[in-house]
Amino acid sequence: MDALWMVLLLVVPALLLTSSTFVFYFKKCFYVGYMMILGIVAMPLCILKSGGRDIENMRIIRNLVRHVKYFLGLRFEVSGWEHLQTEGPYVIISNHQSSLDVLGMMEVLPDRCSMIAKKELIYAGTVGMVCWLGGIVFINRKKTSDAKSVMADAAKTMQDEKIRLWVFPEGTRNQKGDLLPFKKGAFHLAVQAQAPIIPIVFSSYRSFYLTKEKEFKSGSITLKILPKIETKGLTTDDVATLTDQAYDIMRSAFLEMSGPAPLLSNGPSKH
Ligand SMILES: CCCCC/C=C\C/C=C\CCCCCCCC(=O)SCCNC(=O)CCNC(=O)[C@H](O)C(C)(C)COP(=O)(O)OP(=O)(O)OC[C@H]1O[C@@H](n2cnc3c(N)ncnc32)[C@H](O)[C@@H]1OP(=O)(O)O
Ligand SMILES: CCCCCCCC/C=C\CCCCCCCC(=O)OC[C@@H](O)COP(=O)(O)O
Repeated sequence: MDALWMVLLLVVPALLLTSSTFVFYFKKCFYVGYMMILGIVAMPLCILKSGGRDIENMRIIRNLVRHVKYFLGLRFEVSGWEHLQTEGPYVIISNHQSSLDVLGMMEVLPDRCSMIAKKELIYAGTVGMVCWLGGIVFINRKKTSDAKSVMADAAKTMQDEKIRLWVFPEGTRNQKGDLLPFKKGAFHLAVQAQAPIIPIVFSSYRSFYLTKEKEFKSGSITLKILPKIETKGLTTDDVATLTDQAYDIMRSAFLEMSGPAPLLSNGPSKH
């Protein structure tokens, strides 16, 4: 009987830990569960500090989230810090590979900076509530006219309250080894707010995180903060060119940092 318990208590966990599929699901569940728990901690702190929804709550969220990388075996290396030393409002744009991007965002998140996110995120339990408390701007991606009007209001708030917003111009998560064509909302936002755009490129996760293959190993991520792109004096007519300019700069940096994309059936296209 004792021997049977020994097998159950030692051998079975040891076998499970050597299974990469088990480690993948374990780390994913841990990440979601732990973020939900951090959400429970963050909610009262945010309410006590600011009394409700306030961009200043992002400082609390940033401080609470920054240690999570250690549990998942992730390391971040950041270059180009000097490009974030910009006064006043700006729009940060970055590529979007996974919900793990939140950990990288919290490594570099400047003060008075929140995000644009899909409206469904508000229903993600305590994480959703914390996103609301942190001043995240929720958009309905299925209704462009609604999203445009929410973003126009956000542009005004950026100017009036001197805030920064982080947008994922790909509009969805993408692990294809190349950037998706950019949506235009981030660029309209920057032009409407007459605020510069600061691109940040996350290196590819494919050396340690593969969703199809169910692999989640330890790994290192490089975040490259690129020089700002000015928008002063630009108008709606310049948005398409601005979008192409940002896409080209970020794609070159992404491919340089991550190696060439794996072969795609049709190759990337711009818009
Ligand atoms: C301690 C606590 C722990 C717990 C909590 C932990 C962490 C919490 C904190 C932080 C977590 C935050 C995580 C946030 C991540 C969220 C990530 C996302 O949700 S990504 C998905 C949502 N984001 C986006 O979709 C942004 C990008 N999309 C766009 O910008 C789109 O353009 C759009 C506005 C949604 C519209 O979509 P559409 O498909 O119609 O896109 P097009 O770009 O093709 O546009 C069509 C047409 O409209 C014109 N257009 C677009 N936007 C505007 C605008 N703002 N104003 C005017 N016109 C606009 C565009 O030019 C096109 O017209 P045309 O072709 O003639 O040029
Ligand atoms: C309706 C639920 C929305 C999903 C959120 C699941 C809850 C995850 C819980 C903890 C993870 C911690 C931080 C979560 C923030 C991640 C936000 C995110 O990455 O959303 C995905 C969105 O960018 C694009 O969505 P799609 O790729 O188009 O789909």
